[in-house]
Amino acid sequence: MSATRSTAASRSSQTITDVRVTPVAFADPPLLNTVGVHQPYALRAIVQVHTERGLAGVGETYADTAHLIRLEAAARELIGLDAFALNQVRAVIDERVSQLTVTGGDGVAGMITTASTTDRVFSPFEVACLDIQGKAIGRPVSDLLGGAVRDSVPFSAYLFYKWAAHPGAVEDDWGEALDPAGLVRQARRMLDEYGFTAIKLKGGVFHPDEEIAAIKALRAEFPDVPLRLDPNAAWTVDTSLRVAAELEGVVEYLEDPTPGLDGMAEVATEAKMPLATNMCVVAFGHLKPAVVKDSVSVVLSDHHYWGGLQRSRLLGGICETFGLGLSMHSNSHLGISLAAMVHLAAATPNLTYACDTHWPWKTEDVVKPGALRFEGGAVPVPTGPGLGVEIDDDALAELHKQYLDCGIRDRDDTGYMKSVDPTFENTAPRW
Ligand SMILES: O=C([O-])C(=O)C[C@H](O)[C@@H](O)C(=O)[O-]
Repeated sequence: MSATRSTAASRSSQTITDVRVTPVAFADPPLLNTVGVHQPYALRAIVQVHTERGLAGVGETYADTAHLIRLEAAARELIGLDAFALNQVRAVIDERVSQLTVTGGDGVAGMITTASTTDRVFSPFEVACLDIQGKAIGRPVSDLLGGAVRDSVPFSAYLFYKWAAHPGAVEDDWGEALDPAGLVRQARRMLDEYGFTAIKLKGGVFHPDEEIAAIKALRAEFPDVPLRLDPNAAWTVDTSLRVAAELEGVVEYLEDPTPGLDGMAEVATEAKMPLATNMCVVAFGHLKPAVVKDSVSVVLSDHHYWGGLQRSRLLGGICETFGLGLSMHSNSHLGISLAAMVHLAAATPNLTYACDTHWPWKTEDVVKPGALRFEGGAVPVPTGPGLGVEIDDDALAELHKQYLDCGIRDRDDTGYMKSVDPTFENTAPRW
């Protein structure tokens, strides 16, 4: 599709006049992950789109170097397009991205290497344009997605093994969690402070027996709270089956126990609980083989790599068609992403699992406080025009300066420090 810029003007619509991409760094505590350790900062890019009628929309995405190059290139192409013409915006981005020779930026924590580059680049611009559209017509973004079917969106307490302090870490008050007792303490605080009604443990860090013990300790402490374990494909098929047998009736789903659609399909034949993924089904092209092989029962959506909010709703429709459950994945994120996640989840009827969020781990933000809050583990859906969050210009400038000063701009696209423990380098099954 060619970009006919005059069309926007002749419809007197929301013609885009300026697009800014601002990378930021915000403090991230030393949470352990299969591929490394968070800390001291998480990187994000903030996208701001302005129109000739004085409206501004915001989006948020990853900020690895390759992704930033693509975002900047895409941003330049959007001037003169209509913020309502999202098919055209996507086509222009697709064309521009396909011309670039930049490599890398194809993964976040090594998890989405096969997700679509166009979808990842389009996503923050789509969110910003929807924010503008909502403001233009005086309706919340959830209305542009078909309307909210729930007033508030439940999230899960996302637990991590965690060091108390670590070289280079920004100080935090969560303390250490390296064993079942530490995780139970962490969960207790999460539930007390936020009221979460589901718990997810990021595993794949310690020997599976230790992680089974952690889940059983959580079950003993929180008998009625749905639990999930996600080892980020750190286990072989045999190990996955052993863990699945141990945790039968204990977890609501097991997320990415082993890599690949074939490995997951093997586990699925014997595991009694649903298998979920944000690793082997991360693009539309993966859905058919996943369904044919019967690899997974639950797909974790994530608008950052599924191509924005409208395409994430399309994912929801496909999951419904094939009888797959739908949940939602997160990476370390700020308030713009939380707002987008809430509007999307509110307007996706079959997104019935509590969504993931890294929100409790975050102490800094680029949005003005107060727009989003947790009540009983859920975020009330903003009802004002657009996304319902507003950029705090000073905070944005501050976190951009932190990005420039922190010296981790050129770390790899995982967004995590990999040098701390060399054993985390290995993304193949470890057990
Ligand atoms: O599977 C997941 O939940 C994630 O991929 C989320 C994050 O990347 C998580 O692993 C993290 O933040 O370390």
